[in-house]
Order: sequence, then C-alpha cells, then structure tokens
Amino acid sequence: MRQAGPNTVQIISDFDMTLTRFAFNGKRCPTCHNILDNSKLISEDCKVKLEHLLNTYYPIEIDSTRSVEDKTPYMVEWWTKAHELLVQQKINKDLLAVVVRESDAMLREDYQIFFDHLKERNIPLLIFSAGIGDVLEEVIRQAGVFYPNVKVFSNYMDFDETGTLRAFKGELIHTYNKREGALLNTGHFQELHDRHNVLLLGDSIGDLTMADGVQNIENILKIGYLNDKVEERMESYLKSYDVVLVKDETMEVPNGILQYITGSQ
Ligand SMILES: Nc1ccn([C@@H]2O[C@H](COP(=O)(O)O)[C@@H](O)[C@H]2O)c(=O)n1
Repeated sequence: MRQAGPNTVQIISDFDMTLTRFAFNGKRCPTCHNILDNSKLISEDCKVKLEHLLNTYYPIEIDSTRSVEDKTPYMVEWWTKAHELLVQQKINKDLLAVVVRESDAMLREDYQIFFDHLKERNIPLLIFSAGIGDVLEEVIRQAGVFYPNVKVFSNYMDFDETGTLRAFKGELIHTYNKREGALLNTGHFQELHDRHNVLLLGDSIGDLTMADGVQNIENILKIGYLNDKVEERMESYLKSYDVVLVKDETMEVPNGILQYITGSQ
C-alpha cells in the first residue's frame, strides 16, 4: 500500500465506538442513538422504553456464541422499535445541534490528527454507520472535522415541513447488514475506482463487510477495536481483523499505520 502511494488509498470506518470512544473515566460514552435517548427531547416514559430495548438487544448484538444470521432479525426489531419510539417524540430538527452539544459524545483521542491527515492528502474517508446520520454529522461538525473528503452512509431522519421528525429515510442500516448498504451505494465506490487499497476500521464483526462494494480491491487492512466482552470475543476478532486493539481509546495505531502507508514517516 505504501509503494502504491496515497492516491490509491481510501478509508472506510464505522462510527460509534470506532471513531468515538467506548468509555471515558470508567463511564460508557453514548452512541448516536444514545445521544438522543438520554436527551431532553425524550419523555421519561420513552427513556424507560428505549433503555429496555438497549438492555434486551445489545447483549444479543455482541454475543459471540450466536451467528450473524441468528442475530439479524433481532437487530431489525431493535432498530425498528427504537426508531418508532423516536418518531413518536416529535423531535425538532433544530434541536439536534443543542442535544449533541449537551451530550457526552467524544471522538477518540488524537481524532484531529486522523481527520487532518486524510484531508491534507485528499484521501476519501467513508463513515459507514448504523447510527443516526443527522446526529453523527453534528458530532463531527461540532468537532470541526466534517471536511469535504468525508462522506457518510447512515440512517437519516426524515423531517416534515415544520422540521418535525416523521420517519427514517431509505433502507435501514443495522450492525449486520452493512454489506447490503455497501452494494446499494456502488456509485460512491465507482467514483473511487482507482483507490484499490483500503484501510477499514470497525468495532464489530458486522463492520467487516463495509468494503464489499469496493471494486478490484488489491489490499485491505482491517483494524478492529475490541471494546467490550474482550475474552469471549477475542478469538473471533483475531480470526477476522488484521489488527485487534483491546480497550484502546485512542487513534494512535490507525494514525501510525496511516502515516506509514501514505509515506509520511
Ligand atoms: N437503538 C439503538 C440501536 C443501536 N445502537 C447502537 O449503535 C451502534 C450503531 O452503529 P455503528 O455502525 O456506528 O457502530 C450499534 O453498535 C448499537 O450498539 C444503539 O445504541 N441504540
């Protein structure tokens, strides 16, 4: 990848718990969904329901003893129920920026180096997330790193003419159907057809399919953050990822690899 040069490289990264921190000072950091779930835009009754969904489905999402095929219907159920509850809350578009600012969302340490390095070398970064695109964009905008080389595939909200949430747009993206999401967006990968070297960052086994839409891959290096249930999941992560980072809240390793493959060190 280093020999081929930076013009042949593209980055595909998951968002929640990959570009954002899993924990800070011993406390879990929120996903895009949690930013809304825990905000003042959600009634107390609805918060209880959303938390119940999280406690029911998150253990299934990270269960290494169950197959992706087995887990998929539960993920569809989780996202569908959560999105229905969010729609019932009549969330106003203009308040998203406020709740993101008031949240505990945090990008990983040294994120600025990562985003700046890619921008300076015109290397495309695709953020491929099963979170909520509108919230995700606000997090990176407020962090000052939503640069022109960054593109987002995610679940986007659909607002009515008064700016009130009425649905979610398009096909649902959940943890384990990113392959289908990638294949629906072949146009994006077609535009990058001369970038056949991929650096992939994820935190889930589902993230491994994010590059399935890239044509003519020559090399792919997969970096996986293993944040939770480390012992149970270590074996499957070591089998699937080239590099496994255990309880690492920084971008240090991706930054080092990036600097090496783009010939900056
Ligand atoms: N109602 C929900 C649904 C999902 N989540 C979590 O969000 C993560 C989303 O995706 P990435 O692709 O950006 O990693 C996912 O891993 C779920 O645990 C949630 O918090 N609430």
